[in-house]
Amino acid sequence: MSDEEHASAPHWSETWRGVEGQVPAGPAGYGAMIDTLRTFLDDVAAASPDEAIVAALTQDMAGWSSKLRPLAVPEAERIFAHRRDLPGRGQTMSPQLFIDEASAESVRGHVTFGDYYLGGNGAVHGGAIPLLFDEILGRLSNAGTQKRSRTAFLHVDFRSITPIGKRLQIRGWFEYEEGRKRLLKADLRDGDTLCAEAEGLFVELRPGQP
Ligand SMILES: CCCCC/C=C\C/C=C\C/C=C\C/C=C\CCCC(=O)SCCNC(=O)CCNC(=O)[C@H](O)C(C)(C)COP(=O)(O)OP(=O)(O)OC[C@H]1O[C@@H](n2cnc3c(N)ncnc32)[C@H](O)[C@@H]1OP(=O)(O)O
Repeated sequence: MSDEEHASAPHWSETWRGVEGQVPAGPAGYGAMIDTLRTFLDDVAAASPDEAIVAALTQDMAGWSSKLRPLAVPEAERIFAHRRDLPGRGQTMSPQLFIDEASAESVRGHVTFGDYYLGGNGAVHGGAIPLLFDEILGRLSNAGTQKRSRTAFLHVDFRSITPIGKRLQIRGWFEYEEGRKRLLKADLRDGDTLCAEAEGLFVELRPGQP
């Protein structure tokens, strides 16, 4: 999918875009490159390659690292994880989050954990699920305001196995705000089954606070 197709796909919410503000421009094809990297990581995780494939792949990857390293830029100029116009924000650390509906108070979307996120016995790794919750609640907490916040705590309850390779539904919402404190909640479901739920405290940063 091209970046333009990504940005105009029906899963992308104009409302969420509106509350998150401007996004940095990036080169054409960046979203497709990140999609390819995600697929690659799933393929690496699922495959049992022979020695020749391992050697060739290692060489190819080292070649690409050498090409990328001289292109490193300061954080503020980076594209990775800054493309909020793309599903998954143009990053591969947490699973690709597709937003279906969003406002400044709540958000609803879907996600599929690929093989890369396997913990064991077909279940998602217990560390990947908080990543997803921090992603959706962190974005919601910071949406529609210039007053940025950071996660003070993130409590996650694993209610049932979160399956690999299935399209899951995720929701996040504001519970309350009190001074600089914002309490948000989220849940992750496989159809009618509650997989996990989270409660996060986000604290608004003071001017100059990193
Ligand atoms: C990502 C950074 C934000 C940038 C956002 C920018 C743009 C937004 C747009 C898009 C974003 C895109 C993607 C975002 C995706 C994910 C976001 C993830 C966000 C994170 O993943 S970020 C990393 C993990 N995060 C940290 O690295 C925080 C380390 N930490 C600290 O930086 C401080 O700890 C801080 C600032 C949290 C508070 O420090 P502080 O000095 O400002 O405030 P203070 O301690 O006075 O607390 C004030 C009131 O909160 C209560 N309180 C505090 N902590 C509590 C706790 N744990 N439990 C219970 N209550 C607590 C106090 O009890 C008091 O309550 P009261 O006023 O009632 O007494």
